[in-house]
Amino acid sequence: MAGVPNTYDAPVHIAVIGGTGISSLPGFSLAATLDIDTPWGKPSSPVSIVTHASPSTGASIPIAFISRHGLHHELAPHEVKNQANIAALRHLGVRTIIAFSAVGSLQEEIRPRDFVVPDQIIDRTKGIRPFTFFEKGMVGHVGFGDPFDKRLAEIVRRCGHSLEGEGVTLHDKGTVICMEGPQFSTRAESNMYRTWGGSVINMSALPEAKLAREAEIGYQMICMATDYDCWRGNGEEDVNVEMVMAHMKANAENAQRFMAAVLNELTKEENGELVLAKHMEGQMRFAGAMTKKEGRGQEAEKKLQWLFPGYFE
Ligand SMILES: CSC[C@H]1O[C@H](OP(=O)(O)O)[C@H](O)[C@@H]1O
Ligand SMILES: Nc1ncnc2[nH]cnc12
Repeated sequence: MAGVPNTYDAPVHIAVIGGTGISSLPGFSLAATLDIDTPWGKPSSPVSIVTHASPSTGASIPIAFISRHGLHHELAPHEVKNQANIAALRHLGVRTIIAFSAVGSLQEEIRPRDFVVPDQIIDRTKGIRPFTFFEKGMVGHVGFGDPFDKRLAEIVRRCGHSLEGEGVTLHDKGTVICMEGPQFSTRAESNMYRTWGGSVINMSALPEAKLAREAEIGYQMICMATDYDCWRGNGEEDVNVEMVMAHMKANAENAQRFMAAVLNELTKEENGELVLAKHMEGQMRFAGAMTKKEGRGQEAEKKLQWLFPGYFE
């Protein structure tokens, strides 16, 4: 964009990944648009840096933003540049990601336009998406028992509840089924996911959440229900794109207010430690260095040195 700087020198600790229907962060002032090249290629979109005034100090805090499906929704779920997105954000200094996702509801009580702060994921992707930074001669294993960051989730829940009564309904927990897509589920699959305890379904929680964990970044997804998938049957309309977009559009203002409330909270001085994910710092120095020096793939090692300067010397 003309006149907007294409560099940003200070570290950025907080990022938002926007999903379907959220391709920008309106209402914030744009400080820079960055065209970042990572060893895993370019991110889904240029990285926008917007600023937000901290409610506790008044300081102007930078927030990075990536549009998961590209600026014009040109990337299908299996084409999203997950490795490059997460690598670019970590390289900028990001240690906290809030990710938005439009989801189908698998439970009657989660109604279209309700928000869910999930705490679990079931992986139904098909192994066709690049899903790790640790491969090709650099083996690493990281814990994923709780795929979301519990402390971030607490903050997000508090913010969501503070908007209740103003048109926001929030469910505190839930299991996301992350399917491959891009086609929606069959009715048999949708019913099976319900028997598994699935709360909502999307096509993008993974590998995004896994890569964030590998990159030592605290990650929480905020889901917004847009449909009841296809499990209701009996003349109820099955999910379709029009339905998803209509609910996203109708509830965009609530999604923005939710996001603003979360950013308000995360930019408070008292949350500085949490935002820096100090509890995760250094975990990959050991968990990501299983491969002895003499067995390492050189290219893989170089890529990881870009991501984690100083870890794998
Ligand atoms: C347009 S419906 C399917 C699409 O919507 C969700 O996108 P996102 O998670 O990026 O908000 C879902 O995961 C699918 O990619
Ligand atoms: N029913 C559904 N299945 C998968 N992803 C979705 N995103 C929104 N609704 C969805």
